[in-house]
Amino acid sequence: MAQKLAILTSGGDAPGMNSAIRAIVLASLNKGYQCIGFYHGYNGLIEQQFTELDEHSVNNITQHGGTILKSARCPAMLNTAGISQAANTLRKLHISALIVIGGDGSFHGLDALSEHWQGTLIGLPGTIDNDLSGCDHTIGFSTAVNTATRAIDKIRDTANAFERVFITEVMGRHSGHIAFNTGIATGAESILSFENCDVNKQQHIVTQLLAAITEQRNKHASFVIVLAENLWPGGASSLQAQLNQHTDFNCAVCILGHIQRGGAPSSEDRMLATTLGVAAVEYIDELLLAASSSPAPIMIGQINGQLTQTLISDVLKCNKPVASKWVQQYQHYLSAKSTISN
Ligand SMILES: Nc1ncnc2c1ncn2[C@@H]1O[C@H](COP(=O)(O)OP(=O)(O)OP(=O)(O)O)[C@@H](O)[C@H]1O
Ligand SMILES: O=P(O)(O)OC[C@H]1O[C@](O)(CO)[C@@H](O)[C@@H]1O
Repeated sequence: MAQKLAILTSGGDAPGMNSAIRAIVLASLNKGYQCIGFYHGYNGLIEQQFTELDEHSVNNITQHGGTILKSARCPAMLNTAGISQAANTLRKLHISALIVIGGDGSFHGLDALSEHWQGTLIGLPGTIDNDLSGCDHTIGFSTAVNTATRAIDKIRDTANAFERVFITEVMGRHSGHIAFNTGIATGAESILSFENCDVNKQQHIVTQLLAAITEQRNKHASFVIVLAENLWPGGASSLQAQLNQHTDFNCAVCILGHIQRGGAPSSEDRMLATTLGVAAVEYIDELLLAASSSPAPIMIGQINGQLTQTLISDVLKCNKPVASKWVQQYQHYLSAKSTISN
């Protein structure tokens, strides 16, 4: 009987997840394995919602955002009963290996599962936030940055036409990878993110922003602020109110939100996801051929173009900071003058 591999996509969906699914399925079938996909993240594992995946299932999916397996948050995985039910499904279906594509929360799920199930567990980094150590980029990050960059470029046209101030809020949960990459790529006058902003000094930051904005307006220029979500107390509208309170300029807010998670994946995301998907199957194949017992769960990633294997427990020990070179370059050379120090 053919060995069975299983896949699920968990947490926020990320463009490129479909490319990973396609690569895993094609590589598995090529190696003579059967491939099963669980729906709705860990929910499908707990509730036994799955489908067999073959060549036809993964035809024409690599160019689409979202995930054909659907994704979801699954609170049931946060307690032992849920985890043990998930493990029971894997045993009942005689699965040899499970590949989970998701972010750090999903990897916590893998870690928890490893205490209840002896099979092979692999994580592929899939989140727009890029907040996982052990890899340069997560699947979905490149597309999200491209989407936010294009959106802010458009906002800039209107901002220029009206010599107006815009606060553009980008996603990233609690990390500033999207904020710094889009802020620098769009030439934003100000980037407000976790890495360069102490919101306990709100008033100070507002004062600096007002000075920088006034300078730009005297030059009849626009002013774009890229704000990381979850940073400013009260959010973008609160910052807007604080800025509008002191001046006559009409500061606008644009929350980019979930458009950053959707759309056709960039070629970078498709290539990364495909590379990691194939590598996951090759890793499983080696283990099964050697008939060795399953090691602790690992994440397969890519650093400087080289494949990496990192214990999930190590991935979870530290978040990946935004490269200090970006934070420094922005602070010293790229920001509007009066927002340089905080
Ligand atoms: N501590 C944990 N133990 C077991 N399972 C967990 C744990 N934390 C999260 N999970 C599982 O992983 C799922 C996804 O986690 P989360 O919502 O944090 O998204 P994520 O994987 O970090 O992705 P993204 O970064 O895109 O939001 C949760 O809904 C839950 O099922
Ligand atoms: O779609 P939801 O569940 O509101 O989650 C939003 C969060 O998910 C992400 O899009 C991916 O982790 C974050 O950037 C954001 O904070």
